[in-house]
Amino acid sequence: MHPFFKSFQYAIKGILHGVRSERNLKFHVFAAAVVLSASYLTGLSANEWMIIIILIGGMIALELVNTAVEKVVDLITEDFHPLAGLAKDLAAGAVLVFAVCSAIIGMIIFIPKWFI
Ligand SMILES: Nc1ncnc2c1ncn2[C@@H]1O[C@H](COP(=O)(O)OP(=O)(O)OP(=O)(O)O)[C@@H](O)[C@H]1O
Repeated sequence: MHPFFKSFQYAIKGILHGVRSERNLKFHVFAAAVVLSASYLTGLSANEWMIIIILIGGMIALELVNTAVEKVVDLITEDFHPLAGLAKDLAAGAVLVFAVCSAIIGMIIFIPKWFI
């Protein structure tokens, strides 16, 4: 198989493994389905759809990276180490920052359509 398609296959394997085994990723996929359904039912402009897709893709991609950081840290040490904890907390912090920004942007898009 061409190396490009092999890399693609590995990436799909990583995504499927993450979604099947990681609770947080399962939640993000569920949340994405809810947001996409709400977007469809509400009726969004092309620009709004693009923003929603960037936010959903970014959120899931960031959660995949967070999971990768957790796995690498666990591979390096299962003992308690302040740096191990810090690495996990920093990665989790990145997810939280993006999630809060996404929630605010979601409210900016949806609240005027639903309540105003
Ligand atoms: N080896 C370690 N040394 C020090 N602190 C750690 C270590 N492993 C985890 N921690 C701390 O415990 C927290 C939870 O880590 P853990 O690996 O259990 O993630 P988790 O709760 O399973 O996360 P998730 O719910 O995202 O899967 C980390 O954010 C970190 O603060």
